[in-house]
Amino acid sequence: QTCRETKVAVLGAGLTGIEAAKSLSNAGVTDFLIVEYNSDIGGRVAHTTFGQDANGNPYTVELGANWVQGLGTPGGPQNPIWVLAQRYNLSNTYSNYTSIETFSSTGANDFTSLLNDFDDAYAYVEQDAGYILTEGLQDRSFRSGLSLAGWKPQRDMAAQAVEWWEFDWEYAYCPEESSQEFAIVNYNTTFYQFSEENNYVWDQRGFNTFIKGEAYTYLKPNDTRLLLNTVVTNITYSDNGVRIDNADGSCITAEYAICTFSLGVLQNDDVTFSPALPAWKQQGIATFSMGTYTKIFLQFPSDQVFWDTSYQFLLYADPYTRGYYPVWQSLDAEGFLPGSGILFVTVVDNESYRVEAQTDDETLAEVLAVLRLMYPNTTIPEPTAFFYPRWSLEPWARGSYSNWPPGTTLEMHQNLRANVGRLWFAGEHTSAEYFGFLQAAYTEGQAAGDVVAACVNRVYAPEAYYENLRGSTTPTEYNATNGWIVSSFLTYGF
Ligand SMILES: Cc1cc2nc3c(=O)[nH]c(=O)nc-3n(C[C@H](O)[C@H](O)[C@H](O)COP(=O)(O)OP(=O)(O)OC[C@H]3O[C@@H](n4cnc5c(N)ncnc54)[C@H](O)[C@@H]3O)c2cc1C
Repeated sequence: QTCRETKVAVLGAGLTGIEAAKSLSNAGVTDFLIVEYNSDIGGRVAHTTFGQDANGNPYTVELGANWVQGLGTPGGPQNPIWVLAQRYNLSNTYSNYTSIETFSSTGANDFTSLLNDFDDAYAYVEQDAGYILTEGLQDRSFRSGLSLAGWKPQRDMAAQAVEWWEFDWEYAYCPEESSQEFAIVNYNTTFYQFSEENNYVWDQRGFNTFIKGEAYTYLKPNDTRLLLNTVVTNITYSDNGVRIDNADGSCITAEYAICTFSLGVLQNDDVTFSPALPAWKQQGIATFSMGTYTKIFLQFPSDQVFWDTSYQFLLYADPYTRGYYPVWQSLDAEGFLPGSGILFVTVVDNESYRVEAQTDDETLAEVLAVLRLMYPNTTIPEPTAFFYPRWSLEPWARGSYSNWPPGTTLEMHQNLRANVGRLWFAGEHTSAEYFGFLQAAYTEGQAAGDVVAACVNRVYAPEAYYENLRGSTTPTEYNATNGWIVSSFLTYGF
């Protein structure tokens, strides 16, 4: 069979792939193909139409990425995603985390003072993480860090809800399953470097407008270099080139390729590699974690909205199960979609897998039962629309975003990043510092595009990898060779 030939195959048209191809294009490498499973650009920045407004027009809600996280301060570094959000005029509103009402199973119950207790413990965990990093010590779980700081929620379900709001809601994993050192690095490099603000994007064109905008700075309309609806099934790599085989029987041969498939896709063997990936690479892929974050949307008749729309957030502490429908967000609020009657609740990790396995009706019944506990003296109307995505079941995503498990070193992460032969890997999961965030995809896509463009132009610069791994990261290893691009001690945004 004759395969289509190209210099660089960019696998995936999420933010990483689009930025990688932009870097190639900027470096004068215009002979590339972008291969994408879905019918549109954007990957995990995905939206759907939901419910309808008073005129019968549907609303747009984001199923994946929703916030620009960390903006920037005057004179300080700007989050590149914030720069792009402004360039493409994305409608967004500051998320005010102090605009929160707390509930237990008997209704409204003010336990907001626990938020300060958690913050006190967190400050200790941060300092301790800095010590681990600068002294090259053994990492530990975020749970151990919190316990050592005196935060021990145990069976206090209000404290568990506060911990979930402060931690699981961001990392999509519980503190037991997360690294103390790298969770703190991840927070600092975004929120202390840029700023502590999170802006919620509610643009009715969809958040992916900025990724499309980026793509069409170098693609022409109907550009034949963008292959949508094309499912890669096998990647054959060597030191001489890469061959991509697709589900439709077509194939591509390339001098180089950049694989931007998610960690979940790599872990689930949705795509096979020939030859099998080396042991060090397989270890890197198997060791890191892919979290799942599920937003469950409800629309109620706009004249029967029963919650206090002056709050942005509602936090529910279930008496039995940690993480059981804990964080609710009202879009029926000034600055969002007033009059929409839209409320959504988020679950992560095991609760996500549980609701993904249920029918919509089963989940709706649970969600309404929780609302009846939160508002005991109120008649909760039937929602007019209900929807949630099942991220871990999507064969092109297999989860929402990556997380760093406890006790896993920077060398192990570098094995996740490193190339094999002429096949490069990039994605939010390959960012040692911004992992999970859009800025991870942006920086890693550009970096991979730059290095592959240099290769095409005959400056071959393979990534470092490690056959034998040790138990901790030495202070001198926090350098660009291992994907460490910015100090985690910056405080511009503080
Ligand atoms: C629910 C959720 C909430 C999030 N919230 C935020 C947030 O608020 N703020 C934030 O900064 N980040 C958030 N993120 C993370 C952010 O969306 C990701 O970091 C980013 O979009 C990852 O981009 P990527 O290009 O690395 O991967 P992807 O977007 O996954 O791109 C990879 C592309 O590869 C394609 N692909 C996969 N398999 C194949 C195949 N076999 N053949 C061909 N193509 C294939 C996929 O379709 C996809 O388009 C969230 C993500 C989710 C899912």
